[in-house]
Amino acid sequence: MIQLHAIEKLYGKQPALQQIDLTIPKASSFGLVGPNGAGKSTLMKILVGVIEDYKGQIKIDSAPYVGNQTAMKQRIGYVPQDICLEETLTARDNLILFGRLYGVKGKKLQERINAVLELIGLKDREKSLVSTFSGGMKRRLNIGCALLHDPDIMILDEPTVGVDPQSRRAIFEMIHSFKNNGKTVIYSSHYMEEVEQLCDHIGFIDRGVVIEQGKLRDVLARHRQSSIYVEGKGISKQLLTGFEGVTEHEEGYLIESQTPLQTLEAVTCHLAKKAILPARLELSQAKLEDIFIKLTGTPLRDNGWEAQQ
Ligand SMILES: Nc1ncnc2c1ncn2[C@@H]1O[C@H](COP(=O)(O)OP(=O)(O)OP(=O)(O)O)[C@@H](O)[C@H]1O
Repeated sequence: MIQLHAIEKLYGKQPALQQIDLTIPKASSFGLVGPNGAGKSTLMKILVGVIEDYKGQIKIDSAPYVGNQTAMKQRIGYVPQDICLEETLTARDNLILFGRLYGVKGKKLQERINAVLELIGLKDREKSLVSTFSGGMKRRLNIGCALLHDPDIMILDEPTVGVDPQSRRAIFEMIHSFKNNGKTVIYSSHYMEEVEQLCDHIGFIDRGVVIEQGKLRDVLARHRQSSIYVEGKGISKQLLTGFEGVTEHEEGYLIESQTPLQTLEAVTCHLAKKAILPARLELSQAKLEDIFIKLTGTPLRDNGWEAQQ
């Protein structure tokens, strides 16, 4: 388990992180979610020891993190937001370079490189120069470089920005297999759909402050507001006056409800009594992104995840 307590970081006089308390359970896939500039990268850099001038305490499996960072760093694989590869070398030579940086040598290094090449799906391109790779292939190799020392904690800072759908799928499979082997994944993103798909725990961060955290399903249950959407000829706000929380939406109306199935039944009966057949009558649930916006008033992304597909 990773525990962060009262973490604070200033850039000059500007606070980037304020009183961060986070618990990341062992063998979880933890999504650190927030808009651009929220503080995700700063927090990750603190965790991997790139940033050392911060306040607060970190514990990994109850042991204080500061003081024995070298030993701890051996347990962490870090994939930074910016791709860090030597373009004039082949994929295998890049892996050799990074393996040595992590202190992996000899037969062990060759074994790890073969395993990692399989995992990242680049075995058939191991002898190609990185300069000939697509953005997605470079991302996968970048992730592979962080896995050579066989860490049990993997920290990935927005690893799917600008990658093709095939590489995104490969990255997701890699993360699943890492987690299925009992390892911990910390994954930052401002793409909510990815986080809902990949992570079992989340932390919302906004303007350097953690505003919500916990099991994904508990966070959803705490904040998810269900609605009934109804649309059709003869359906008006006036017709729905007996229901609370009615708002206009698209071509029809949304009725907010804590008991959506009962409300759905009530709406069906009400319309049947008026002999109105709706064109659409459906249950709709707020997504993680809607919850984030509700909690902060801040949109999560500046461009759509779907736009990258
Ligand atoms: N080296 C730095 N010097 C000064 N300010 C910085 C530095 N790095 C980050 N910041 C500022 O700290 C805040 C948090 O930045 P950070 O990169 O941690 O956010 P982020 O959530 O990772 O954003 P993004 O999704 O855009 O990477 C931002 O206001 C940013 O401008």
